[in-house]
Amino acid sequence: MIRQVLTIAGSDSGGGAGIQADIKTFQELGVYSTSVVTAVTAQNTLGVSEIYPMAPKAVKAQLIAVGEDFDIAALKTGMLFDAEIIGETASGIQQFGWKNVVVDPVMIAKGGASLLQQAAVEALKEYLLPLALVVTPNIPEAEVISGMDIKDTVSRRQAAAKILSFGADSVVIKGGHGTDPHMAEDFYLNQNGEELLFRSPRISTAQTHGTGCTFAAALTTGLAKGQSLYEAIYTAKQFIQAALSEELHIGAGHGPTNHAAYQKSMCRKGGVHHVEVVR
Ligand SMILES: Nc1ncnc2c1ncn2[C@@H]1O[C@H](COP(=O)(O)OP(=O)(O)OP(=O)(O)O)[C@@H](O)[C@H]1O
Ligand SMILES: Cc1ncc(CO)c(N)n1
Repeated sequence: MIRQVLTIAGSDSGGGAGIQADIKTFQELGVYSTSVVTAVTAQNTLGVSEIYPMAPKAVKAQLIAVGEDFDIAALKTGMLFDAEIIGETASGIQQFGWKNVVVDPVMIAKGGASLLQQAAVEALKEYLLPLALVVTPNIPEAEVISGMDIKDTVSRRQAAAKILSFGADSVVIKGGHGTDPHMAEDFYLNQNGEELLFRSPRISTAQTHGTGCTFAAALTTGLAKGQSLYEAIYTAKQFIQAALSEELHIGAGHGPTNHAAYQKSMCRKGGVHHVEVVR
């Protein structure tokens, strides 16, 4: 039977990030996607113009509808907006005993709009991170959660350890916002102190809308299919590398990534992107 997954996230009317990016990624990778909408954003490649959060009871009702009928093999959370929605999300995950929980702690959109209220960061740490198999902050998000500046590899490791102190099994600090001009480097650390670096050549492109959502959705798919966390991160890195490599040039701003590129690369001899893993 096809594996079923869930995304709990905001809608991006521009289709490049949020629920839309997640569902496209799930579809490309061959799993069945259910979704719980937490907020509707009026958004395009130039930015977010308006945000309409769902009432917490609407989030709860969607979680119950999904939980009562589907066999969720893995799930991801994205934009959760406020503490009440985080609370409902955590309750739903606990009520249905869902495992393989990927928390993408979405905070700020590329154009600067806030997708998580400041007061909700504490709720994220207290209620959601303890349920996470893996949490996938970008560098600014990792700084907010840890309360530390990330300036180099030493402070990145310290921030990762601080994030794990809130209870997630593991963390991937993504490198899209890193300063290395040649490499996009994602740093993995788990509760056993094991660390890994997943490295790919940095692609020079403005078509980066929704990279984080797409990466986390691909990772979630791997977990749903029974891959190890290592394999799931590796495949997610290949997926995003392909999606950034073949630009779509849609919209006038930060355009969406190309969710169909990974499957195309699989069909080409030597087309799959190599990811370097440093132990
Ligand atoms: N220019 C790039 N070239 C190669 N890989 C990239 C590039 N930008 C981001 N990535 C990769 O994309 C994934 C997502 O990282 P990033 O730090 O951009 O997430 P994010 O900031 O949460 O994204 P967004 O907010 O746009 O959804 C990571 O695996 C990162 O290494
Ligand atoms: C709805 C939504 N979720 C996440 C992001 C972050 O990319 C975004 N821009 N919009």
